[in-house]
Amino acid sequence: MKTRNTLLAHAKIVSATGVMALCIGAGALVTPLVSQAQDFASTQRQPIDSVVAVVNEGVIMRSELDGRVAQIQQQAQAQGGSLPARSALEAQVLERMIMDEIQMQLARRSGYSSLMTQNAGLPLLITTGEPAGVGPELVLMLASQGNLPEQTVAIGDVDMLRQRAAELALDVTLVEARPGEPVKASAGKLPVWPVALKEPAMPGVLNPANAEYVLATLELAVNACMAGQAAAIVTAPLHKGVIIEGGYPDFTGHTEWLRDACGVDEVVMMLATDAALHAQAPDWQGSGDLRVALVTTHLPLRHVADAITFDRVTRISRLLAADLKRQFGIASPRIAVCGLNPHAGEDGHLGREELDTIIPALEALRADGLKIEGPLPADTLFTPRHLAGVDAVLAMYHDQGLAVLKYAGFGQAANITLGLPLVRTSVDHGTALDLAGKGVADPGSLRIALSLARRLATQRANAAC
Ligand SMILES: NC(=O)C1=CN([C@@H]2O[C@H](COP(=O)(O)OP(=O)(O)OC[C@H]3O[C@@H](n4cnc5c(N)ncnc54)[C@H](O)[C@@H]3O)[C@@H](O)[C@H]2O)C=CC1
Ligand SMILES: NCC(=O)COP(=O)(O)O
Repeated sequence: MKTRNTLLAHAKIVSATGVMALCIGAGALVTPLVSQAQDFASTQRQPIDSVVAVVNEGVIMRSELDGRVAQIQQQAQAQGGSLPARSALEAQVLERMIMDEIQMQLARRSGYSSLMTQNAGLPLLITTGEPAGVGPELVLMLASQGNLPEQTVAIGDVDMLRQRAAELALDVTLVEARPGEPVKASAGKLPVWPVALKEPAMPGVLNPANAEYVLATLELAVNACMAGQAAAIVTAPLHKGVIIEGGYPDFTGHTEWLRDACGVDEVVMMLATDAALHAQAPDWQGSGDLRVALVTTHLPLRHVADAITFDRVTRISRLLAADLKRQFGIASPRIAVCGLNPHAGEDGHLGREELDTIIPALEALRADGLKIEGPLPADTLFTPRHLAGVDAVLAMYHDQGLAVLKYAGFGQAANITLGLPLVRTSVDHGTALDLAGKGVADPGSLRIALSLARRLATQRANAAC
């Protein structure tokens, strides 16, 4: 599969009406289009628009580039940030647009060619999560709208799902199935692998007795994936507190539970909004692509600083770089790393973690060839100039990274666990107990998580071929 670097290696620079245009693997295609624009100019006719880059079978128009540059300038102005000179900014933005176009083309190709990949025919599993939360109804909503991929199976209590569908007047027929049996979801039809609740569930009312049930749905999904009976797992939200109260005091979330269930030493939590995903969500209103990974996940804030060690920063960074390559096809990912303290520690005056731990860790990573920048002050790292060309941001703790990510695209982002031997994606939100049972929660993130899971499973299968 072609990746960022192999594609960019074929980049050719041409001059098109004073704008740098990159043509990727399609030099022959660009010439007539550019000269057509120049012909227009030479005969005094005003071109309505012009092509600034040809990306395989796609093109990027001058108006699109101008629009994106204007958007970034507006954002920078609103945030009081500075930007490089217009020509440098255009070049950066154009490269980013080319990468987005390549990703979308790859995603489209992966989608279309999925029948030819190893996981063709294998279902995507959705664990329906906390039965008192919004997870069950979001799955039912997508099923009733016909917005689930064909080979999708939900895992959960069939009576609870049936009752929730009836309460919300969602027209869905549940079809019980077993691992290994062929399944076909369609508008109004949802295959389910059954797992029985311990006690009846009421929307909005947590019951620790059902903690075991929630974990049983996960266990079934992991076993099926590991046995080659499923392509990927997509998790609806669970409630960490009620799992802990239900007898699992060390439980910190799906991410670490999956790490242990799969027998790996380390995983990384990354949330992403992504151009290729936005293409599948026509109502996308967010402000741009962003991938944010975390050095620490669900820790009380007072424990965070102690958890930022040289070993942890280097292990998480290496795993992030490796999985951006393996799962996202980015050959040489660029990672920007946040500092922990205000102003990245202000040379040690506002905390020593940068000097003592993060800087030495990043130097070691750079010496190993990783493209890694920082530590940068976290408040300004998330601005267009610093994000340009960055493939992922590594934040030191949960709210440092996820507050920004959710501001950029809540409801249109997905959570991905990196470092697992299987593909796992999830929604960008929690159990939303305040909305449960009302049928008003937004299923956007679940759609994104499903699309991404299929894409990642295909990418992995293709990479393994
Ligand atoms: N993937 C997972 O399993 C996740 C689980 N959680 C867990 O969920 C529980 C509740 O966490 P909170 O921090 O309260 O976050 P939350 O995401 O459940 O709720 C925060 C706010 O977002 C709103 N919201 C959430 N999902 C929405 C949707 N689909 N459509 C519209 N509005 C939505 C809620 O109504 C609420 O106002 C906790 O136990 C937390 O650990 C949180 C995030 C992810
Ligand atoms: N804030 C993200 C979150 O809570 C998801 O955690 P996990 O259950 O996916 O580990």
